[in-house]
Amino acid sequence: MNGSLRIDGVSLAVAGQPVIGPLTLEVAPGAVVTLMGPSGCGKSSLLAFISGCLDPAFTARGRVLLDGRDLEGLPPERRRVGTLFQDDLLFPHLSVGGNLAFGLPASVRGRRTRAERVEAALADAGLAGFAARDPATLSGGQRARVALMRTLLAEPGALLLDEPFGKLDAALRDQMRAFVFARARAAGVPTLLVTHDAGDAEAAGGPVIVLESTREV
Ligand SMILES: Nc1ncnc2c1ncn2[C@@H]1O[C@H](COP(=O)(O)OP(=O)(O)OP(=O)(O)O)[C@@H](O)[C@H]1O
Repeated sequence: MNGSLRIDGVSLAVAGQPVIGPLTLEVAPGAVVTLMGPSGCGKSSLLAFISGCLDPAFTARGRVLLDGRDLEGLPPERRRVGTLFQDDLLFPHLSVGGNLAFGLPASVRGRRTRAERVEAALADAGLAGFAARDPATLSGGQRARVALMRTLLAEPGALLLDEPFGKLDAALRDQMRAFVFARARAAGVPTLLVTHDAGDAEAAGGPVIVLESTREV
């Protein structure tokens, strides 16, 4: 059972200029909250701060709590925060199954158990029997589904989606929206979506927060 993701008075600045915040919000397990706002208003930087990957050029205030635990000082790999980007590339030197197995936590032991988890994830993504395939032989939509399943297999406590559908054509985008939000809900993870696309926000079905630019451009 997952807990909620709480952003508590977070503000970011770079070179002495405020970028975003202070922002306070809470995402319940299985809920999707959408962040929209003009280019450069700090959406991606906020996600980087949550995942522990913010460029050190930034200064940050405020706290991020996952299931009540303050993430400050924890390295990215110990935060249990999964991120999916628009350009989420699969490892080209690994098979589709190898890419998925990479997402599995080390605590899932045993070759057979790991292979079963990978097969179940592929079946869930409508890709049963694809484990041995070279990722280069997949369509864009199939690759996107594998990338999402790899992120979910890591059993993240929170999911961050940064323009995850930006590069997909209209038909595929509809399909992927339905797929991603259904999986996020089924996994019961609090999900934060960053997008420019009002259709994404509508498909997400949750609250939408519209940010303003705090910087002169
Ligand atoms: N490493 C950095 N050093 C200095 N400034 C940076 C750095 N990274 C980002 N910025 C600045 O911080 C601001 C926020 O950038 P960010 O990428 O978070 O915006 P965004 O809202 O995600 O934009 P977009 O919608 O275009 O992706 C921008 O003004 C950007 O120029």
